[in-house]
Amino acid sequence: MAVLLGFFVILILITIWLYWQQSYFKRHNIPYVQTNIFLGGLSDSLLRKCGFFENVMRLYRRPEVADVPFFGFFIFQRPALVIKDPELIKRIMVKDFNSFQNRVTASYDGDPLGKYNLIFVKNPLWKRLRDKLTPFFTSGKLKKMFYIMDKVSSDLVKSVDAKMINDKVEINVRELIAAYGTDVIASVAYGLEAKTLENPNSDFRQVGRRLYTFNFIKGLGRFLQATRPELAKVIGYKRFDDEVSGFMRANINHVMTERAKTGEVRHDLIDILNELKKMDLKDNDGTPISDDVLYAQACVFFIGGFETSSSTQSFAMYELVKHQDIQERVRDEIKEMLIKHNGEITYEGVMNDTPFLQQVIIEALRLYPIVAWIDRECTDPNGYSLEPYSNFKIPYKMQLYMPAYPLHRDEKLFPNPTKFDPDRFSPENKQNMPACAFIGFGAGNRICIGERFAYVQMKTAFVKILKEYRLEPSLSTPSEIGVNSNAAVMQPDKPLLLNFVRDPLF
Ligand code: HEM
Repeated sequence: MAVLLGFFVILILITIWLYWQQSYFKRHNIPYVQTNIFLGGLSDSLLRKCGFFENVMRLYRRPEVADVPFFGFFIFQRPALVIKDPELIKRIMVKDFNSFQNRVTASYDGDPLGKYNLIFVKNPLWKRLRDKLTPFFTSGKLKKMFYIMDKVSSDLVKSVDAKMINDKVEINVRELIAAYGTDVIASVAYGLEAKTLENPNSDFRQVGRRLYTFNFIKGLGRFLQATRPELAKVIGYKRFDDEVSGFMRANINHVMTERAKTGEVRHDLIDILNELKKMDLKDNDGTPISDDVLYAQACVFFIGGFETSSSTQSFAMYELVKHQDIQERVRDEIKEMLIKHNGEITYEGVMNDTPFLQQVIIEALRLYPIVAWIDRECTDPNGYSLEPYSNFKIPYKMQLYMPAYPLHRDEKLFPNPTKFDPDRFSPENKQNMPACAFIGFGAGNRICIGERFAYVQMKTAFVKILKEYRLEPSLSTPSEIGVNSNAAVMQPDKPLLLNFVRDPLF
């Protein structure tokens, strides 16, 4: 009897706590969406009623928060905010960065390549690493690496040519561009030849696939790592499992040791890692850290640079197939650029003389942003005042979400939002776009470090491909595509099969 009574008392206390917790936003006079009392606002994707991107879209489009600059929701029982107003997004990501220095997403000691990579790592260690890695991404450095991208994109064209029958071939562009991306990363970042364009099952490609294939348990782990990292630790989820960690450690260590032995300087990532090795790097709690902090930076290319560029480029190619007039404009621009540069494909030509191609890529990223939202946590121990929007003070550690996917498809910010229209990003039209309405690469001090790198990689491949081929629909090209409902990052729900038709510009 006493046990039963105790059980009921606990049940009543939990219920009271749940209701008290659920009244958080009401008590603070903040607009909010009422969601599943146990799972919170992401219950639809957790219960597999829809994909994660769709879940974020549904939250954003709830009628009760239609015209508000921000609103509250719950992740399980933890209150969090979605920021809708681009001006407020700018304040949080750019102007008042000091109050929001970290992402929510984090890992723990048992997953060191996850914990210490630039994407997950917390300030102040983040700042030391970012300062050290930034020189790798300057135009000067990228210009020096251009010959590698040029070579790998020539391999890409060769691999397409080898498959042609009667000047035509149907290709799954995601696979093709993923192979290209893998070979670029292996070569530019690690000084290794992965040869994925020759062998689609190269070791590096298998690592890439492993990092982006999720079963239920891995998907849940990834979800928790991004929303409640302390729970991901409880279930032992690692962003880099032991096999992938072992592969990365062995390869990077081998190249670093060889480089140190020969004293060769290539101004690449390996040189930067060797410099980092000499620094007295400490964890944020002052404890010394192992060489894993170096390997973690090398891994950044895989989790930050690989799927992102492959996805964006494949979606852009798909849109060019659907919009042949836009493809013609891009091909004309490439032709002009090549004439200006005496038929040579140069860094300057690719980066400075193909502005419309750049608009095409940005517009693809608007429609298909790589992440559904971008996260930050409040790092100001005194909280952050939301005046004049509200008299609410964001408490220390509260989680904030900048909803890239719904924002990019918001009619008020991008009229006729589902239309693929690269002219939205022409210099004239861009002036009228609110800052932070487009956040495809993020914004502020933690903006994507690899943005320029990604443009060189994608644009070089585009120039090489469109110089030789026209992209056309095949019988299997999907007429519409949506977001793969199992994916945590943007992936199409159908294979992107397109025809490459030989049609050289010269
Ligand atoms: C089309 C390609 C890419 C897209 C769409 C993309 C997108 C993003 C986004 C949305 C963020 C979050 C920014 C924020 O929180 O404000 C980010 C961060 C990051 N990206 Fe990229 N990215 C791309 C390519 C790359 C490449 C090639 C690298 C190369 C290593 C890279 C490395 C990173 C890193 C390290 C961060 C974390 C930066 C920090 O916290 O300091 N990304 N990226």
